[in-house]
Order: sequence, then C-alpha cells, then structure tokens
Amino acid sequence: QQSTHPSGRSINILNESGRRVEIHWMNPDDGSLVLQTKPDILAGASQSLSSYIGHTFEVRELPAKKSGVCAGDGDVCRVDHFTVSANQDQIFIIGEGIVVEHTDSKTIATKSASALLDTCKSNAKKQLAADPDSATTILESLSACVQKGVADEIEKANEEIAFQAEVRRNMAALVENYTCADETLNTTESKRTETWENRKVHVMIDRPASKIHVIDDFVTEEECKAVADTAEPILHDATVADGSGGSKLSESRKAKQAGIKVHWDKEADGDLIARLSRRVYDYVNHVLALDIKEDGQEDLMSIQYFGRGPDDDKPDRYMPHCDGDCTGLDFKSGSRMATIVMYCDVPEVGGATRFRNSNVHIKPKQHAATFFSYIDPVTMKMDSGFTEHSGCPVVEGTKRIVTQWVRLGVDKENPWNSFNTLGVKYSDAENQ
Ligand SMILES: O=C(O)CCC(=O)C(=O)O
Ligand SMILES: [Fe+2]
Repeated sequence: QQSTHPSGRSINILNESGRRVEIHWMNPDDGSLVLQTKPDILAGASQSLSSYIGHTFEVRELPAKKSGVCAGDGDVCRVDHFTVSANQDQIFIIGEGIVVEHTDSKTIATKSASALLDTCKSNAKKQLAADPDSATTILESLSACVQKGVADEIEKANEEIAFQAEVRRNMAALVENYTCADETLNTTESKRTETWENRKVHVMIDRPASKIHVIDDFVTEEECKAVADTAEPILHDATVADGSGGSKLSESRKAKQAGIKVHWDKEADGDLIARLSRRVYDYVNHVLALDIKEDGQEDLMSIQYFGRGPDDDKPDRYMPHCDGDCTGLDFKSGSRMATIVMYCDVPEVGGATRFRNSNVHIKPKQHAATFFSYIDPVTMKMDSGFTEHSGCPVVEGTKRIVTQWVRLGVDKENPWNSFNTLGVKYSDAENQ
C-alpha cells in the first residue's frame, strides 16, 4: 500500500556513526515518538523504512552496552532529526556525532555536477596562471571541458536507463499470461483522480509522452446500442495488413470488428454515434490541447470478443501491441497519437486491458473508457513503450468495445488513409 501511494517514499538509513541508534517517527499531531527500529540499528548496519513525503524522524544515540553511557559531551545521548523529501532514492547517513546527512537523486546529481565543474575550473585556473592573456581560449576550453563531462554523464545515465528498461520489458513479457489469467486481479490503483464533465477520471500514469486514464461512465447504453446495431450486419474477422496491399487473418488479433462511420451531418439532430464521437475528441483535446478535429480521422471501430470457455486454446484476444509508434521516435504527421477504448459489454471472465510495461491492469467496467496517449505534445517525441497494451483472452461472456484511434495532422484533404502508401482498408489500419 505504502509504495504505491503517490507520496510514499521508501528510504534507506545507514548508520556510520560508530554508535548504536534507534529511529522514531515524530507524530506531528501530538509530538509523540513512535519507535521504528526493533532491534536497534547497530554501528555499521543499515535499515530501510517505508515512509511518506514530509514525515520527520528522530535519531537517538543509545548508551553503550558495557559502559551504560553515551559518547556525547557529559555522556549525553545525542539526537538528530531528518525529514523525508519528495525526491527519489533518499538515503540518510548517520555520521559521526549523530549528525544526519541526507542524499537523494537530486543531491547526488548536484554533487556529480559540481565535481565535474571543479575539474574543469582547476584546469582553467592552471592555464590562466601560465598565460594571463589567454582568457578567450581558456573560456573555450572550459566550456568544452564542461560539455564533454555533461555528455559523458548523460551517456552513462542513458545506458543505465536502457539496461533497466530491458530488464523491465523482459519481466513484463514473462508475467503477461499469468496476470491476464488472474481473475483475482483488480484494476490497478490510480495515482490520483480528477473530474471531467461530471465524470470521475482515474489517472493511472501521467508522463509527458505516456498517459493512461480510466474515465467512468464515458459511453451511454443507447450510444453502445447505436454502435452495435450499425456493426451487426458488417461484423467480420479482424485482419491485419499482409504487407502487399491486402489483408490477412492474424493470430495476434482474434476478434470480430466493424468500422463505424460517423455521420457528422446528423450531429445537430442528436445522432448518438456523432454525439459519442464528439465526446471522444473533446476528451483528447482536454488532455492534450492539440486541437484535434474530426476531419480525416479513422472511423470508430466496434470490436467484439466472444468467450468460448477455459478449454479454448485460441481464445479471442489482442496480443501486446502499440496502436501507433512507441519506440520513442519523433512524431510523424498523420499518424496515431492517442486512443480511447470504450467498454460497452464486459465479459464474465477475462478480457482485461493490460499495459504490461506500465504495470497497469484495467478490468473493464461497463460504460467506462480507457484513454491513452503516446505523444509528448511539447517535444513531439513518441512514447517509449509504456502504452504498449493487450486485450487479455476473453474466457466467458462477450466483450464489446468501441475504439477510436486518434491521429494528428489529418484533415479533409489529407485523411488518415492518405498516409498509408498501400491504401489498405480501414480494417487493416492498426499497426502491429
Ligand atoms: O480489447 C482491449 O481491451 C484493447 C483493444 C485495443 O488494443 C485496441 O482497440 O486498440
Ligand atoms: Fe490497441
């Protein structure tokens, strides 16, 4: 519970004081002390604690077992305090004299930045002493020195991130089937909630290039029915592009689907599908402020998965995929950058929407919607894998969703399919 709470921080305490200490949490309401360390932290030992931003702790030196006294002046037991900050990777080092030093991701970064500057500065000073008239050259070599140091540090950090991302991806792939099959798994706890047009929004991840929201009561029963009625006569097996301009059935996408055209000319008359589609673009614009218009966008897609029981070895499902690019590339005009999946009918068993790289599991709730975006609207860089998702196998019952894949850079003259050189049908549009 603590580690998933947004203000939860797990902290590490190292006892380098040479003395035995204990840690108390200070209750801000009444100032009482609550012992956190049992047994005591011996000299040289470490201890981790689950805490929260803003919590303050007291470190108390304990009397030596033999002498029965502390090592402070006049045998006094020394005390210090520390407070948990918002930064990540916080370490509290209890030093000699029971003085607590606080390090975290920020202070470590600051330290390595100043170490780097110190090296460059001392080089510059030496040069200046040798040749007092060479100020310009010195300034140049100083900035070259800093630049190289910064580049080296960034490269190191990027390499570390790439390594960690690979470990995380491999783990995610491994647990995918287990988590999909785990019926006891509920929707992941949200980071925070918001409200949009009287609807509750659960914010699951909120990164510049990767957002996942669940919106309650996004679609109404009559809108679902309007889509289902239109889909019924044209429902067909889901296909993917076969690479030569045609389409083929796919193991990775087992479902029935039908493209649903939006009759915008009937919007003013209260057309239910147009009303739903308008809400989709309103929400996308609310989150991304990219001024997305309906012109040239893909049709709505009705997708239906049918459960055939636990013995079906080829259940209806969508294997993990990204709807657009999710490799961190620059955005390409006309391509997808957000998706809304609306749940019209939810199955009895199976059928969760899973974002395996973000560890976000969404158990479909009738009439709710999952919104996700995979573009950073400021840098125009795409998500780097956090929005990869799957529709878990549907085991019992029927799952009916309506999906809108949203593009940026399309309009009447340049509709979505003009960006597809093969000119494949709408049913082949999803990138796999
Ligand atoms: O069925 C789901 O939950 C996911 C559907 C999906 O991935 C899509 O429509 O792009
Ligand atoms: Fe998808």
